[in-house]
Amino acid sequence: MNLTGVGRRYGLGGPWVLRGVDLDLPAHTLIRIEGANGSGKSTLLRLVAGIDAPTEGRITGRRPRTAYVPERFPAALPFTAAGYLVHLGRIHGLRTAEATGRAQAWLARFGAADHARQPLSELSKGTSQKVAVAQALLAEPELLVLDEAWTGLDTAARDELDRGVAERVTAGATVVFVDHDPRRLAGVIDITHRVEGLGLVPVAAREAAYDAGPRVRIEVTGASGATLPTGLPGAPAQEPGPDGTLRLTVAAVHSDALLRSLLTARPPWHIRQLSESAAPEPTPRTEPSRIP
Ligand SMILES: Nc1ncnc2c1ncn2[C@@H]1O[C@H](COP(=O)(O)OP(=O)(O)OP(=O)(O)O)[C@@H](O)[C@H]1O
Repeated sequence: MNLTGVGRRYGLGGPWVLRGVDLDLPAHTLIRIEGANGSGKSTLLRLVAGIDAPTEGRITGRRPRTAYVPERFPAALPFTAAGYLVHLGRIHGLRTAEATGRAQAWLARFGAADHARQPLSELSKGTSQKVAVAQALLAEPELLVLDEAWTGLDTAARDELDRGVAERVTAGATVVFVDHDPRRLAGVIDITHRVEGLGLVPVAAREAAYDAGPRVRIEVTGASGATLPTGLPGAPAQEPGPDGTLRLTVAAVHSDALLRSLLTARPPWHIRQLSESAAPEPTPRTEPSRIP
């Protein structure tokens, strides 16, 4: 799906919020949208999610199966947490049993299993937000749009959402997100755009890669002659490790999925050592002055 020359204004003759926006949404891609307060980020996400239509311009191509987490979750709906998730799952085309299983699994992943039977209107802000992100992930969408979805989540749930996003991208989805934390998913973002003026400008890869997030180092050995499976989560960097091991380095959000892939490979790989490694050094933005 592509946005071409898209513009949006609210009301007849209201000021333009966005104009001339071109945006590609390739599969397998994590896209960050940044910009100043009130610059039009949420407006853009609503257009991408199909919640809102452009005033001018075109959105072309097949609309992928889309899930959206709005900036504010409508908590006044007459459902329990699990009931809402199952309902949404069914809207996304899941059978009831499948939707129920996924609802339980996602509530558990976000540490909210105990709230499954509670009415949405009685949930705390943080738990409502867990339900809001669970409804989007449970659908396994091809396009996932997250507007400040981490806000209000506790640290463990924020990390879980990072992993959920990484899993979606590995599975081939496009994820577009806005978050006030500049370090959010740093190191795994493929493309960053900034809303500036009325348009969208690409942020240089060098700048976007700055401060790439934490990494995990995994030293593995395989059966003799075994080669690593292809398409491993997070496309880990490979180098020889100590004692005949192979050292894989991957962004921390991909480490659980990578471990799962290694342990379930046929034949399985053995994990010899697991350690956190510091984020890569930021790329210097200016050349160091030469010593005469
Ligand atoms: N439904 C609406 N009706 C009228 N004006 C709107 C509406 N939604 C947004 N706007 C206006 O559009 C502009 C961009 O708002 P938007 O929420 O898209 O920006 P944002 O970058 O997401 O802001 P923030 O960082 O504060 O969340 C603002 O001037 C806002 O007042």
